[in-house]
Amino acid sequence: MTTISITRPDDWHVHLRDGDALTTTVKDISRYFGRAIVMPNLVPPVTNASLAKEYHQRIMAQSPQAHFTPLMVIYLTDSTTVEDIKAAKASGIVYAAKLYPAGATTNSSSGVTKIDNIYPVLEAMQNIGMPLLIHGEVTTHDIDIFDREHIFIETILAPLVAKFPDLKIVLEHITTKQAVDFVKSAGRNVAATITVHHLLYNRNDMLVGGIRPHYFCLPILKRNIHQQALIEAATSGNSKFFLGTDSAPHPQHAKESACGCAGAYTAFAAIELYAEVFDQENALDQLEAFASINGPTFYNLPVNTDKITLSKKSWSVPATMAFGHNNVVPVRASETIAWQVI
Ligand SMILES: NC(=O)N[C@@H](CC(=O)O)C(=O)O
Ligand SMILES: [Zn+2]
Ligand SMILES: [Zn+2]
Repeated sequence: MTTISITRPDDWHVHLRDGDALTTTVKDISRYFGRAIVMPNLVPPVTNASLAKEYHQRIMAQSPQAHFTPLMVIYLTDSTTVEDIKAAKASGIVYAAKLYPAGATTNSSSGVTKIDNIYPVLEAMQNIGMPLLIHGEVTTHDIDIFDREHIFIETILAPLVAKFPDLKIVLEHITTKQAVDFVKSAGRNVAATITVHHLLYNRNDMLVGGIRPHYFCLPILKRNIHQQALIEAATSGNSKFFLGTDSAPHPQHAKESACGCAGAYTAFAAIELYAEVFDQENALDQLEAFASINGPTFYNLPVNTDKITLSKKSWSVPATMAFGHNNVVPVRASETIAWQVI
């Protein structure tokens, strides 16, 4: 039986939700992850340091494992101020600010309507070294859903990087070859997270033989040439790419619906699924850099000092899992996962 030990990993993009859903999400994310960047797209969104502190307390009230620290994020709106950024930095619990183009994804209606509206805020973030996390998709109706990421890169991100050359930027949950190429060619201040579902699946998995709503997430799964580019980037050892699950649970009824929500639940077995991808690529020796080293290095945080061990031993994923007073259908429901954390 194959086993590997790696430095304790961190998740640089996760949705823990709120209320009784926290019972499930905090237990799952803290099982072996050391830290997690916690997305602020609650209803209402986490737009300032005091809301982030309250959310942090609700997470900690779930008694996560002692090795776990949630890293909070504030949600940028058209009315975020420079003072909000300074207060976030001073809070000691906020590590980044998130740009959701208004209407781009789940709970993004309070997002930024025009990037120029937040230039003073971005200037302040650049000065204090606070990373800007971006959901990188344009939102206008005329742009095809499969083109929304690469058109965002051309029309919004490239000019933004040129205007704020020292701003730390994480292009979140990248899904295209164009995103991989852009991040590779940009300066050291530009990095990207990659989800495990975008490494494991492409749009055929979602659409061939019937529509599978549990594979629907944003940015949407692309064709397999993009999947291959993501696999190559994640397993290459390039320090610009790191682990961000974008684990985004929704109740089963909200996914299996005439208008189903976007998001896939992976946090219950994230490193196990990433290990499958790296194993298939004969790149298990690169898993630690991607999962445990590149993220903290980009965020200027120390690398975790302890280790976790994975064993190549198949196990069965249940059809559903409890999610507050609802159920969630996880990725790989009723199928098997080849690795487990021991
Ligand atoms: N990724 C998703 O499909 N959904 C996320 C939002 C996001 O990260 O864009 C969610 O909050 O449900
Ligand atoms: Zn997003
Ligand atoms: Zn997300």
